[in-house]
Amino acid sequence: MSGSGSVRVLVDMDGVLADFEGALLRKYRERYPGEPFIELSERRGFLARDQYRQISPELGPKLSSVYESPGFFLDLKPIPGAIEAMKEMSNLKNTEMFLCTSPILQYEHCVQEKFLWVEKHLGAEFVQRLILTRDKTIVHADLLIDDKDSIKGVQASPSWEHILFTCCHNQHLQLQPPQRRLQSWADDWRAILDSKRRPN
Ligand SMILES: Cc1cn([C@H]2C[C@H](O)[C@@H](COP(=O)(O)O)O2)c(=O)[nH]c1=O
Ligand SMILES: [Mg+2]
Repeated sequence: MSGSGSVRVLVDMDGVLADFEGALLRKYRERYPGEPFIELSERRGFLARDQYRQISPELGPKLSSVYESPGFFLDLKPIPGAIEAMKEMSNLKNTEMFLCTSPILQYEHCVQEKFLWVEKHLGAEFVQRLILTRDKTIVHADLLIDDKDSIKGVQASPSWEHILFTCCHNQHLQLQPPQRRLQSWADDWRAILDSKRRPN
């Protein structure tokens, strides 16, 4: 992997740097004020669309219409502490940090807006660190910080250790040791990075 003492970290965007779930609920309720909705404290499972479909099949497409709309991804608010953590992480010695995110399949607005979001909140130099992929298992790194509880792809044994970033949809999950969580950006992410550094 990275050289001795060095660590390479992949950081997810939606649910880790950008508040996808908060914006989705707020904009869904604005667009469909009469429809049932799920409080963030009641969210279960990575895909919000699947949980809404279980209430009623027509709610799935209504929910998707929200995050497929122009401006949705660009307008996402940063998760508290995320921007400061990324700037600090990118300045750490012996640390390679990349943003690694999966665009939705209706990519028309999402892909461009993810680049714009990074430039707007982190600055143009971070755009060079942005990796868009539907399969994170083929990206080589020591760590992947991601809110998705199960990350699968063609590589059955990815090189990275997945650190589960706490988000409304995964907060009730009991992790099996040695799986690790980062509760928020106020949690000790520096110690997690240090745990992967090999001695010089
Ligand atoms: C249907 C649905 C889609 N998403 C989207 C949001 C993101 O663009 C990707 C997840 O990307 P990540 O790199 O794994 O954060 O999927 C979602 O999060 N929830 C949904 O219900
Ligand atoms: Mg995510």
